[in-house]
Amino acid sequence: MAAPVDFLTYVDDHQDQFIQRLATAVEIPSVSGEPARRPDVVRMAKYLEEQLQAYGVETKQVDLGTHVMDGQTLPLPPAILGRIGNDKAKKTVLIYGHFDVQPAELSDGWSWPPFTLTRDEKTGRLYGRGSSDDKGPVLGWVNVLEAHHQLQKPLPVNLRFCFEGMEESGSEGLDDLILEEVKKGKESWFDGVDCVCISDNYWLNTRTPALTYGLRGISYYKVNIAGPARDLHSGVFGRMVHEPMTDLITLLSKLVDPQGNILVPGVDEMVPAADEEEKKLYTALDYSIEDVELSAGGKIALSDDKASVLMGRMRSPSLSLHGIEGAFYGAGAKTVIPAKVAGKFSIRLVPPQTPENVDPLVISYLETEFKKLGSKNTFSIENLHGGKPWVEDHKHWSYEAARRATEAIYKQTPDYTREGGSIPVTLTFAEALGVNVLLLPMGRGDDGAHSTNEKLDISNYIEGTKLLGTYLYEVAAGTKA
Ligand SMILES: C[C@H](N)C(=O)N[C@@H](Cc1c[nH]cn1)C(=O)O
Ligand SMILES: [Zn+2]
Ligand SMILES: [Zn+2]
Repeated sequence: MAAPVDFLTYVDDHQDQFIQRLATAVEIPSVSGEPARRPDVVRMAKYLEEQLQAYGVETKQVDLGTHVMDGQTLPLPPAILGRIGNDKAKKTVLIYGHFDVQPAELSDGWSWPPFTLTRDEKTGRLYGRGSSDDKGPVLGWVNVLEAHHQLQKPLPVNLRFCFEGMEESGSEGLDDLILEEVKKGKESWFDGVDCVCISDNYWLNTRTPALTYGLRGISYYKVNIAGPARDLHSGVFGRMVHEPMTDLITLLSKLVDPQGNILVPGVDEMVPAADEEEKKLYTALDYSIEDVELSAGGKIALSDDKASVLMGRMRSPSLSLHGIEGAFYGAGAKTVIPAKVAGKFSIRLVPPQTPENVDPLVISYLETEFKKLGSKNTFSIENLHGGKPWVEDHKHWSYEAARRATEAIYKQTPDYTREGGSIPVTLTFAEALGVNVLLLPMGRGDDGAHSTNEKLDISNYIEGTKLLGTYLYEVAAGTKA
């Protein structure tokens, strides 16, 4: 069933209002990873809840309790549940998204203030933190609701919503909410859900819409090394004491080599190699080494072979070093020996890897390597958060509906991709509800999620809103078989 023309026309006619909605959301710096920004995440939850209510959605804020971050006990931002429609003759689609964002500072190298949506008329792009990940897509659903509400049109399906404010920090508390909710049976806000749709990733390139049927999992670690009681003068103490930073850099250098091979014994080895048949899937995708270089902003691809680069992201684990807390990083040439440093790194996981089978390998390897240093500093390792990988059946009717919707809006057949990023709750939805989960991305491969100058093209926001709405009509038209 094609989406009605008046819905599509409404979206075209209300572009400016939709962009203003995104601008208001980007203004709220809802960074879940920074304790001082926690009230902004709560403010963003309220804004989103009011938007849903304005278009007839019944909502509920769920208190997720507290958690510890950087040694502080903090209240978790509430999750927002929503529901609209209860027609037994219609299918029920559960929409998930997140309203928190990654940190961003102008001094990181942004060309514009990250929490102001900046419209570039020449390129048709909207710059701002969260524009693509994930405020644009979440508000795309709100735009669909607004259009139906204003046109007094019934939605083609019943909708349920689950929006969270901790996705960028490990989705703390959400698994428990889902499992508790599912236990309520008929009383559950998820009762009767036929499929889940998530718009929280990106096309592979800048040209071809995608449907995504896999995500990598993640295990995030913090290695702490401490020694002296305070920062020391390197002229006074250099070569007299064990330096925490030297120990840490030595350990970090033993985790991954410059070609991306993971050096922790047993981790890469857990994943079976791709056979020739599987490699063909990657060769067939509309992607080139230039696409990687364009989205990375540098000619730095690990190989000239497209299939091997794509497999690196979609079906191999990767280990990335993220940062060092406590290290001197300012301007000038401070001659300090930092007293206490913490290295942060994460491993993206693919089946059959899970945090449970990978964490012990990482922890015991680093403990052994630290002992080999013969250092008198202290060593500890923490796991900050984890999530399992997920792979879905992409022949399901929900994927078929999304394919038809993509062909209707973009006049193109979508790429079928596995995403290198992680959305920890995806597998929980799949397992707890026992239904198919579809990832239906709105943004392009060069959006720069998590990076400086994150953007969403206006055309992706507007056509993406049409795509989300059209998908609901195609779900209504398809079979449940
Ligand atoms: C793919 C999704 N939009 C995303 O960016 N997920 C994050 C989740 C995460 C896990 N730890 C911190 N954030 C990601 O893949 O990094
Ligand atoms: Zn993200
Ligand atoms: Zn996201």
